[in-house]
Amino acid sequence: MRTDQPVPHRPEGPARAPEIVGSDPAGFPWSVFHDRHPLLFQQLRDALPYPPDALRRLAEFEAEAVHGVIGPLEPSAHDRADWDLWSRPYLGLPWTEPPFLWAEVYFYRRLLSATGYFGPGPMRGVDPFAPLKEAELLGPAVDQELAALDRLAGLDQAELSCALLLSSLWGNRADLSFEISADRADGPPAQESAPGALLVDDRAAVLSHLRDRPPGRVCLIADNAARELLPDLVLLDHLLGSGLAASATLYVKPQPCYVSDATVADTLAALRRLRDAPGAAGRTGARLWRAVGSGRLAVSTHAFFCAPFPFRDMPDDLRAELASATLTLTKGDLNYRRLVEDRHWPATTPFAAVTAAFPGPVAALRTVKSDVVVGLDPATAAALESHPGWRTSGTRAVLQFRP
Ligand SMILES: O=P(O)(O)OC[C@H]1O[C@](O)(CO)[C@@H](O)[C@@H]1O
Repeated sequence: MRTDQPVPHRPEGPARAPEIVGSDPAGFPWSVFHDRHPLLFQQLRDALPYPPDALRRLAEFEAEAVHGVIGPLEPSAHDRADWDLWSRPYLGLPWTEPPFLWAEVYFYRRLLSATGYFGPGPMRGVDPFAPLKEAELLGPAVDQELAALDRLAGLDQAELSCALLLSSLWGNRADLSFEISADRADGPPAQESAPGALLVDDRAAVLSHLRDRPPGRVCLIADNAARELLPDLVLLDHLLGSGLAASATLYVKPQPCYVSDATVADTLAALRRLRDAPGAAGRTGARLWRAVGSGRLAVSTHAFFCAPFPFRDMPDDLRAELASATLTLTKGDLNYRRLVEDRHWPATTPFAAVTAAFPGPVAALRTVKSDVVVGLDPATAAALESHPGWRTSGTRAVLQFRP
């Protein structure tokens, strides 16, 4: 990982809106640090039997993260040099003072240290979120969702492409961190078919972009494991099988973070779940298994995916990989925040302008769970103003494309 990422970021692109920070007690980031995180610590202690030193570290870090000020990584941390540089402006501040994106990423990095994930003890390499992700992957809701694939048999290729893009998009609602304290102030969860729930729908443009050129490599920057990753994998299988993509790369996180974010281990578990399912899901799983074996589907990761920066600051090796793709799909809220930068943009700011620094054509599939949104038409943006809480309730989504 480069350690020379500039903080603050390079002054390119459209005039910058202010970064989202957590210091407003009425704001969403504040509630993440003060309401959601205490529940998360409890959930972790309930999920695994931690030894005394890990319990002590978790308690100390909980006190720091909820009521204290930002401290450094432990001196022995393998990535201490990176984080020393990245955290220099923020050490000693309350957790809600730095940019929200930075603070959340660092929170999850520190949490891993507290559980002993990088330590010499028995919890080394143990994903603290694994019990939550596994329960979801093995649960009955997934059986039903996989069985639903049998009902897609009657669709033609175009209909199937549209349906699978949508199911990958709404799969992003299955987010375990979000479930901890989902804010339902904006009413009950919207159904996928609810009129107006999809605020921007660029599916047709995404598909004609793929159809209008020779099949190339499609990249998918994954978000959550289990119930989100399964429809992502099904979508990749479809793109490969329909000739819309010659090959695909699935990017996942190099280490556990954001509760349910997919790692390589989660990807392998999802592939096994698919392969072992009956019917169309099992056939999909078998094809994907072979695609991994033949190299048509690569599962990849990069340290940058757990670094506290927007995509415009990605290192050159990752930039070159994505630049050679026909299309990159970014999944979820966090990747959206990294794609458009976590700023108080007016909601009508053009998506193309704020994603101009991303290498190559890009489409964002995201349910809206945090403050930043761009690319809305003025009428949609105006109508939403009468729905307080729409930005964080997870009931709206965007599917946005920039060629
Ligand atoms: O899993 P997703 O879609 O990236 O959502 C993660 C979101 O959850 C939060 O961590 C808390 O809601 C957001 O800050 C973050 O963007």
